[in-house]
Amino acid sequence: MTTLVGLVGWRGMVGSVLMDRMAQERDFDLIEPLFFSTSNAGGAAPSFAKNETALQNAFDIEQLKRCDIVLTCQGGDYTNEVYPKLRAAGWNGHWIDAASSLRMNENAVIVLDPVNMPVIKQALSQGGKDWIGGNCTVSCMLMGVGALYKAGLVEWMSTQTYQAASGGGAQHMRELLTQYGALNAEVKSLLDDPKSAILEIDRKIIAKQRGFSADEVANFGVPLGGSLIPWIDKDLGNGTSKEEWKGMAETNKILGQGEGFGTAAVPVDGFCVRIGAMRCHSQALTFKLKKDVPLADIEAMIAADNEWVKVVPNTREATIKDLTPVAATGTLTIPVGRIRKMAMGPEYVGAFTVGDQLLWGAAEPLRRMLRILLDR
Ligand SMILES: NC(=O)C1=CN([C@@H]2O[C@H](COP(=O)(O)OP(=O)(O)OC[C@H]3O[C@@H](n4cnc5c(N)ncnc54)[C@H](OP(=O)(O)O)[C@@H]3O)[C@@H](O)[C@H]2O)C=CC1
Ligand SMILES: N[C@@H](CC(=O)OP(=O)(O)O)C(=O)O
Repeated sequence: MTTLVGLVGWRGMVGSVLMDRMAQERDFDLIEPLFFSTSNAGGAAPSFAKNETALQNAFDIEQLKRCDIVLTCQGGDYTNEVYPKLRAAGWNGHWIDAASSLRMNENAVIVLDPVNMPVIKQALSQGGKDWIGGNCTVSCMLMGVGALYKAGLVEWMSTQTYQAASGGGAQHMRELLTQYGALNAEVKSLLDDPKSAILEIDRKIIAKQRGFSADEVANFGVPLGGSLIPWIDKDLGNGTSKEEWKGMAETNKILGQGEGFGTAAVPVDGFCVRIGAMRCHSQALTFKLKKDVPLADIEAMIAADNEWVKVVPNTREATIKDLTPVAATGTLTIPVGRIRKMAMGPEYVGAFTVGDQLLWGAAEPLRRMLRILLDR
């Protein structure tokens, strides 16, 4: 019998990327999709639908209970409302989720199979049913440098992130571009005149940024175009942002180590910064390794770890061509470059990595978890 897969959040930004990837990989050939909506129950399901062509109400527990697997990209509020009711109603299916709500639950696995297939298999053998996508920054980082963790080489890691507007959602991307447009318009005539004074342009730009209306900064709260925001997600009240906290908590949980696994966690810490990129998160990493490993060996380990990682030679030419959000956007490739020993000593290694936060950072690990369940 074909597996009935409930799809929730399929028309959102993450969901749309997921639908594209499922179509590319012909995942729909293997399932009977049942499309849900929080806003348009009874409307027409998208063209991927087969026998079930009407949208179901995403809050209808009876309809959700029919599904062998529910895959949701609808967001944390939806998960918090529906998941407990569905389980309380006796549903024993597989729940695959992009939202962070359930990530740290004891029974939930953070899925990133090229990195933690053993953890996924172990949970499957023990009857695991909750499969949650990781934080985009953490997933992209581990796709790039997971090899060093798998080899047990990392004593600690510090990460400084450069996170794209898309991490906040579609409205944040629109706001960024609107701000860029408003800034350009402010100085257009001066830009068109090659003899105009650059400091006059600069003065007008900062005045415009500081004078943005509440509407112009409705999503980020402050200007992002032509600036940056060194705080992402909630304030934990201890000097750390929630995004920064996820770095250590999720990295260790994905790898099946640390709290809950009875082993020591690898310390991971740093600063998470929003920048004016569209949908690729970048990060500068500093590792303290447990021993001095030759650079060539480190590069070889990283390159051999999975089929998506690509080591970029540490030259100016290769770096500016291949190690940028513009190069990585819309691809599954995870470039890792700037790999070098740091001045602090031979065990200190630096690297820089970039990843499309809607692909490896969100949709792709979920799609692959669906395939793991279907292929069993
Ligand atoms: N954005 C990101 O980078 C990441 C997001 N996530 C998780 O995924 C969740 C969803 O994120 P994201 O895809 O950005 O959210 P979106 O806001 O793009 O979509 C969420 C839902 O909003 C509804 N919606 C209302 N208006 C529109 C519209 N004009 N176009 C499309 N959908 C609309 C849809 O529900 P309906 O069809 O029922 O009306 C849709 O499923 C997040 O809450 C988060 O938990 C995880 C990792 C990264
Ligand atoms: N917080 C991330 C995006 C995201 O959705 O993260 P999480 O899945 O951990 O809530 C960002 O803003 O870039």
